[in-house]
Amino acid sequence: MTEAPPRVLTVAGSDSGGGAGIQADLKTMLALGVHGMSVITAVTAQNSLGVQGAWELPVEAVRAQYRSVVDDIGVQAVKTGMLATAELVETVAELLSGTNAPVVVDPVSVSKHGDALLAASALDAVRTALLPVATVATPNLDEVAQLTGIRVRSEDRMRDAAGAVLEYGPKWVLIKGGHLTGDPGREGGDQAVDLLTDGIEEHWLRAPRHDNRHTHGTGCTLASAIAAQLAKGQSVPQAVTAAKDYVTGAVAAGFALGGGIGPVDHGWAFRKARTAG
Ligand SMILES: Nc1ncnc2c1ncn2[C@@H]1O[C@H](COP(=O)(O)OP(=O)(O)OP(=O)(O)O)[C@@H](O)[C@H]1O
Ligand SMILES: Cc1ncc(COP(=O)(O)O)c(N)n1
Repeated sequence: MTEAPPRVLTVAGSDSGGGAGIQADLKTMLALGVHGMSVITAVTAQNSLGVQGAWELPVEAVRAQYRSVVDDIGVQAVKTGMLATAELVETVAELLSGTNAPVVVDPVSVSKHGDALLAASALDAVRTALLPVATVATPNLDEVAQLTGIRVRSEDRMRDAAGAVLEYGPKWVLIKGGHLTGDPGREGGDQAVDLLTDGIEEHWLRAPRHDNRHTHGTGCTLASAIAAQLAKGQSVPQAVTAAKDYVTGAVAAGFALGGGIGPVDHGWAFRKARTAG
């Protein structure tokens, strides 16, 4: 009999196109050697062109999935993604307040195409209920602006933004600078820069920026990779560093699918090993 791998739970929405959400999370977990499990909060009809429809699940369905997994199998890390409504944010925050496992909160609010994945009325619940239970929160720059009012246009401002997010109570925050270039008025360059801090330590994570438009699912992939590494027993800085390497490889290998933005390649390391072998 083989020993069971570490168990990681994603609480997120389904992306029918397979690039983001639950599908990205489970593929990332497989690639990083942990057993992935899911609590589905919402179902989206989605492809490379955008989100054509979204339906949230009833609160009882979310609670029941969570209890089924946690009461029998147990979890060594949890990741949250699309939570859709204030009611679901509050429910998930309440469930997670009872776990000892590290929790990675990706405060997903808008898809890469600009489709809303979180009701505006849910932002307060994210600030006051969800962020306080996070071991690591991973907002992108647009989510930072929504949560704190701080518009980051330079690396220096990332530090201010991190401080403002930490006020809501996560132990660590990872400010993702993936959107720091490409938008008018924002600096950036040939690097994808993220800032990890707990208010005491500061870790700047820098990787080559890949000029690849097929980046659907980067945020989900990064947050799930962090959860996978935490479940294996790594510290937060170690887990985020390893996760950043994984997402950088996945962005480099992102491929075209459909007529719009294709996904990152969750299986890039397998494919590379197969080609090399
Ligand atoms: N073109 C790129 N090349 C390399 N790394 C990138 C690129 N774009 C984003 N990243 C990295 O991917 C990770 C996710 O960042 P990003 O800011 O894209 O998150 P996100 O907006 O939440 O993603 P998503 O919109 O897919 O959920 C970060 O580590 C970021 O630096
Ligand atoms: C179900 C779900 N969860 C998260 C995202 C964010 O990913 P992206 O910003 O790459 O569209 C998404 N599009 N769909």
